Amino acid sequence: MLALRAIAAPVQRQCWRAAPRAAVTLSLQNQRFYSQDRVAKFDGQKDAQGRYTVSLIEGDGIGPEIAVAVKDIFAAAKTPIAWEPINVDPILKDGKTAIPDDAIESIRKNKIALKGPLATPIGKGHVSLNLTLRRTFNLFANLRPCRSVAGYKTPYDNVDTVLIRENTEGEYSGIEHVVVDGVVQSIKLITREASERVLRFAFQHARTIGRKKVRVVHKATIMKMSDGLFLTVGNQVAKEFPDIEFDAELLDNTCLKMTTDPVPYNDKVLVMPNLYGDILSDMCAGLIGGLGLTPSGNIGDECSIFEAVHGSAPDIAGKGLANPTALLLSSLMMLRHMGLNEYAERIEKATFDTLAEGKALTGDLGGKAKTHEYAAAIIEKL
Ligand SMILES: NC(=O)C1=CN([C@@H]2O[C@H](COP(=O)(O)OP(=O)(O)OC[C@H]3O[C@@H](n4cnc5c(N)ncnc54)[C@H](O)[C@@H]3O)[C@@H](O)[C@H]2O)C=CC1
Ligand SMILES: O=C(O)CCC(=O)C(=O)O
Ligand SMILES: [Mg+2]
Repeated sequence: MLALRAIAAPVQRQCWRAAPRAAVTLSLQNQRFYSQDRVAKFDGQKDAQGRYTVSLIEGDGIGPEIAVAVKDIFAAAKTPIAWEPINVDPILKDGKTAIPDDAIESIRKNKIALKGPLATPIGKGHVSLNLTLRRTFNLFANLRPCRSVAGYKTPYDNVDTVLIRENTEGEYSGIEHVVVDGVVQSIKLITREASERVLRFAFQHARTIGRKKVRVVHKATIMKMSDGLFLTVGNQVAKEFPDIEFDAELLDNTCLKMTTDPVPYNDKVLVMPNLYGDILSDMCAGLIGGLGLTPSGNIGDECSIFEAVHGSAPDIAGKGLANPTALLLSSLMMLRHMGLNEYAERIEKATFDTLAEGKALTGDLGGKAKTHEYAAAIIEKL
């Protein structure tokens, strides 16, 4: 069941940014906590001290700053995790962008990784390492939940969307070529196999979190064959889950309706091809206060990699301004995936209490705190 935890005091939400924090009655009654359920099988091994080893990719831009915050908070909470830092600077293998063998070995061994953002050059340059990691480990589902933060006022109070993005193909297949000078083609690859496994994951996840509806978001009106196949497979997989309602919606309409009123999406799991999920998940982040707040998990059968929805934020990198909440919530999804729920709950409560209190918010949320000051405020509440 989706964990909607009620905490004693009544809710009073702060007015949009400008309201004086002192006037806010703190309350988390309506805070929607992230699911306590595991998202897939995890069978990593503990070491002699009872710790799991997690591969850590700190990433580019703000990555190292937010990774330090997560490591400090985990250490303060005495979380039984040993970090194994890995380097994923791209190498070329058979002329293609690849992840160094050591890094692949680490993730295969540990079956789990936490990842900071990795920047991708525009135009010429290496293929996205984010996509390369997802393809290398066959991380077929990208789970991106997005929930309003109690005490942080936005135009909508009760956003609670769950979006699942196909993570290995679609518009991100990277198959592009020049037909003749001035004419290029980019292939949107959709296969029955990849569609089926992500759609099945969506139905299973809906069951796990207690949602009764799965909706495919698509443009099969235009991409009749590719999105058409995704939708057809959706209809077929739906027959295996008679307890879950299934329907479909055109992507443009979804954007309109979600930004007009996101609440009708709170009882659904949305599942869609790669690019749509990429864009829609940033849009959802905008509904709750921005990319500093939204976590994600790249889920595979053998291993999983957890990361924020956001990128390397070059505009604020190196200034101590980044909000580490998105990576922190991703790390809590990771802990739950590993069955370390009690640690996740403790850190999550300290995080949401800190956000609701509003004394140590980072700049993206209208505050003045540096990344480490916000992390220290969470640690104080642990
Ligand atoms: N999964 C990944 O590693 C991703 C990597 N990228 C890469 O990141 C680079 C930068 O991409 P952008 O388009 O600038 O998107 P971005 O997500 O890095 O930043 C967009 C905006 O959100 C803000 N922002 C993002 N995360 C924040 C945080 N934690 N705290 C406060 N503000 C935050 C940034 O300052 C910026 O104004 C590109 O090279 C892109 O390819 C982009 C998205 C995901
Ligand atoms: O790999 C990239 O550069 C961008 C990936 C991205 O936007 C995402 O995963 O949401
Ligand atoms: Mg994106």
